[in-house]
Amino acid sequence: MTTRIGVTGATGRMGREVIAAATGRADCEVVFAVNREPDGETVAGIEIEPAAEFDSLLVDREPTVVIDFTGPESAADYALACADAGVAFVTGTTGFDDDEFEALQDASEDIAALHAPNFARGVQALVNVVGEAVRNLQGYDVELVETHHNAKRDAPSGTANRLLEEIEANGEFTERTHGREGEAPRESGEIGVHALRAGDVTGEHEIVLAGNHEEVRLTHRAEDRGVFAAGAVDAAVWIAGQKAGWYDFADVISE
Ligand SMILES: NC(=O)C1=CN([C@@H]2O[C@H](COP(=O)(O)OP(=O)(O)OC[C@H]3O[C@@H](n4cnc5c(N)ncnc54)[C@H](OP(=O)(O)O)[C@@H]3O)[C@@H](O)[C@H]2O)C=CC1
Ligand SMILES: O=C(O)C1=N[C@H](C(=O)O)C[C@H](O)C1
Repeated sequence: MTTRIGVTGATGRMGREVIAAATGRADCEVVFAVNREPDGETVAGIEIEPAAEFDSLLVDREPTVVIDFTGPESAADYALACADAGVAFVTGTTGFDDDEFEALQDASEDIAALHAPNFARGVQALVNVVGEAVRNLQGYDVELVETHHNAKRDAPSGTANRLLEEIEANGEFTERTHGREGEAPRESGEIGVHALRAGDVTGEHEIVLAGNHEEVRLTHRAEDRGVFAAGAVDAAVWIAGQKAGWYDFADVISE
């Protein structure tokens, strides 16, 4: 069966990759792609249409699912519009505040909705192993360093926040220390969090666990945005068969 896909943020870094990934698959069709101010551009042969027409495109083109990589406010709005239209929603957008994230989750009462801060399979593996590493190395100092291109808006990255949740769930930590300067020595129980923004780095996450005259480093490095787009399209194909509810990328990979 063909999964009919609508794409938001179509001319963004990720939107372009998603269109390329979806048009390259025999089991997918991109039925519309929108951005805020289209200027007649096409991406992988798909005409970019105005985001102002999103609601009517949901009705006229009958997508099975919308894939969104935009910004937190627009992602929440797009999710609620999809909920009204009964269209499944997959988003990789990061940087949500509590209200925006709640709106996203509200949409999942009516439709299948999936959020993943990182659609690389290697990151999902990293999420799975980091908790075990922390459990095995209780009392070790933990620091997380993430590096991204200089146009990234949110810090720490969505992936870093997900990894931090996993670290905190598996050890005894008192606080996150964002960056470090001055005279104050490191307190035990801190998790150091460092966000680097430089050049065109696609995305790197490293967790350092140090103590007992040894250190362990767990690193994921995305070399190409295509890896995120491929995961998002896999998620879109998977979610087409799911009932209303809240899903994440682990659900896709586990099948
Ligand atoms: N989960 C994952 O695997 C990954 C997640 N991301 C996340 O995806 C998001 C987008 O990243 P990226 O593609 O690099 O960003 P870009 O800035 O390159 O693209 C964002 C796109 O979204 C559109 N957009 C932004 N704000 C709005 C709005 N309010 N309403 C409608 N459209 C909007 C932009 O349109 P316009 O051109 O009109 O401004 C643009 O087309 C970020 O949150 C990023 O962290 C990124 C990579 C992987
Ligand atoms: O903005 C990006 O580029 C990325 N954002 C995601 C995040 O915030 O974790 C995923 C990836 O690292 C690239």
